[in-house]
This record gives sequence, structure tokens and C-alpha cells, in this order.
Amino acid sequence: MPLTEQNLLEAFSSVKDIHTNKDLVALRAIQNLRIDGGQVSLTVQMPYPAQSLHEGIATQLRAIALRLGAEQVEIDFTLRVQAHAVQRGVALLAQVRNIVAVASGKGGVGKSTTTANLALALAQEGASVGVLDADIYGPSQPMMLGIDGQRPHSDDGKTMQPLESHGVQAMSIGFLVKADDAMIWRGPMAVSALEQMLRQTQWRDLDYLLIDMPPGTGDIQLTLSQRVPLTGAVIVSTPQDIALLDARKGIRMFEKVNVPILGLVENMAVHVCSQCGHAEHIFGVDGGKKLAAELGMECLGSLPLDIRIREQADGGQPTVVAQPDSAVAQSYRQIARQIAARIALQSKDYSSKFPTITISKNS
Ligand SMILES: Nc1ncnc2c1ncn2[C@@H]1O[C@H](COP(=O)(O)OP(=O)(O)OP(=O)(O)O)[C@@H](O)[C@H]1O
Repeated sequence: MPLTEQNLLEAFSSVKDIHTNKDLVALRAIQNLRIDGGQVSLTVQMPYPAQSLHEGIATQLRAIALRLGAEQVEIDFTLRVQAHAVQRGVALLAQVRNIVAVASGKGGVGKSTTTANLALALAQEGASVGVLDADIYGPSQPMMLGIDGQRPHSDDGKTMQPLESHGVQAMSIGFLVKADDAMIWRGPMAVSALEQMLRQTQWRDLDYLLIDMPPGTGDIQLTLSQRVPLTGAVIVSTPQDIALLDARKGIRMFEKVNVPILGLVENMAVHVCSQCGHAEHIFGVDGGKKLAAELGMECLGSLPLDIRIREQADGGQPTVVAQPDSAVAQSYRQIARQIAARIALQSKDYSSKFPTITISKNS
């Protein structure tokens, strides 16, 4: 078979992306394909951040090109994350392409720890990422990201600059009000404060903004999920029966306001003894997977109950940063890629391509 663009593309279509389950040609990932004598060069434009997969993809593409007669193959990678559709009638934020709510039906299941690690994992995979800590009952992102006690800076008295930590932009209700004050806010007040915090932060060109939602499924959570332009939601749950029951409520809440659920993260699924390495299912086996299957959604992955996850998050260096090569960090990155890939498969946002139509009462 001669070395032509068409033959190369045909052969490249055998390379599947493991997270979207589509081949690279169908994903329109192969760009700038050039043949110059025996030299082949191309760019792989990924629709979601997946730096840890680049080497594997390049190896497969290179082998194909060499088999077709190329002598030298040059491959580079780029990332293009697009904005995706949100609830009808909710305006997008100019500087943020996709907002993802990380929610739990119940407190204490590890939602904040998961949010921090997933945000850092997305950044490690190459995305531009922000975290908005909307957990008025216990804002813990400043501590987990190691920026406790700092305050955001404002240039104009109206908007705020996000703080930055480990390459991730962050804003927290904990930076702005005393812990006890936010806790007793009534619903409308909390929603209004959180919405202002979201819209008045000068996010800098984000592919993804993760929102650490207040735990539960009350009025505040429901109104936030209606008013914040969400590409999707991720539910965190422990495999405990009661937590799963609450997760179900969370899922229903997002369904009610037409926010797609991207999947379920099962936290504290297995206890691994730090002394002997013995794994024990203290809350029952595969609860998250069973619930996900029952509700027809994806279980994005499971994380063990591991004392290092707690200690590292408490110390301002979540596991993904503290031990990037550990199995736990790899699980977080795998889940992060899975979330981003699911977003990439959702319908795009076209609202920015249309003019805004204003109807005046006087005409
Ligand atoms: N996989 C894990 N292994 C060990 N400890 C964990 C794990 N996930 C979370 N934790 C710990 O459990 C506690 C609760 O976690 P976290 O604050 O993330 O939960 P949350 O659901 O956000 O809680 P809240 O609803 O109060 O905001 C923290 O001390 C955290 O360090």
C-alpha cells in the first residue's frame, strides 16, 4: 500500500481512544497530516486532556506510518476543549468553557477531597482548570489546596482575582466570609452570594471549572443547579447504603433541572491496611457500581479509604500532587480523563455563535 494521506488516515482509524471509545479519525483528532518523501508529520488534537495517554497513542500511530513505508514520523499533540451546552436560558461565563458540579447527597463522603484531586488531575493532564468552593457548610478547598488564610485580590473593587495553587485557579466562600456566617445563610442569600462569587471572579480562560457544591439536595443546591451554567454533574458517594440512598436524591435533583450526570465516583470503597496491605470492603462490595448500573449511568471509578488521601489533602498537597506516581493518583487521573471525555461527547454550545435578540416594548 503506497504512503498516501488517504491510506494513512484509513489505517489511523484503527486507533481507538480508550475514553470516548471512538477512533482518532472519527474524533477529528488527526490534523495537519503531511507527507514529504519518507517523512510523515501530523498533529493529534485531543478534545479532552489526556497527557498520560499521548505516548501510547503516538507509539500506535508511528507503528502504522512506518508499516506503510514512512521513514520518519513526527507527531505533536494539542488540546482543544470546546464549550458544551448547558441548561436552556442560562448564560455561559465568557472565560469558562465547561462548569461541572461535584455533588453528594450527604455530607462527609469525600466530595471536597475528590473535587480537589480531580481538578489537579485535570490540570496534570494538560487542561486549564479552576475550582469554586461553594460549600457554605464547610469550605475546605483553601486548606486542601494549601492557600488557607489568603485573600483574593481585587483591582477594581467589583471583581476578584482567583488565587492560584498547584497550577489551578481557586475561589472559595471561605476566603470571603467567616465560617459561622455563611453556615446560617437562608437559601436565597446563599444562592445570591455563591452566584456573585462565580460571576465576579476573573477566571482566566478555563477549560473546566469544578464546583464543590454544598452537600445535600435542599433548596440551595436545587437553585444553584438551575442558575449556574452546568455542562454536567459528578456525584460522589460512599458505598454505604444510606449514602447511596442520598446519592439517588442528588441524581434526581440534577435530572429535574436537565443537567446531565457525567457519572458516579465511589469513595472510600475499600480499606487498604497500611500495615499489611490487606483490602477490606468495609461498606459492602461494589455498591457504587451497582447503583450506577441500576440508574443507567457510569461508575467513573473507585477510590480506597486510605489514610494518605486524608493526610495529604489536610496538608494542602492532595495525593495527585503529593504522590503523582501512586496508584491512587492514577485512579484520580483516570476518573478525571473519563469525566472530560464524557463532556467532549456532549453537544456543543452554539449560543455564542448567534446574536442576542432583544425585544423592546416600545417598538
Ligand atoms: N478516600 C479517602 N480516604 C481517606 N480519607 C478520606 C477519603 N476521602 C475523604 N477523606 C477524608 O474524609 C473527611 C471528609 O472528606 P471531605 O471533606 O472531602 O468530605 P465532604 O463530602 O466534602 O464533606 P462536607 O460535606 O463536610 O463538605 C476528610 O477528613 C477527608 O480527608
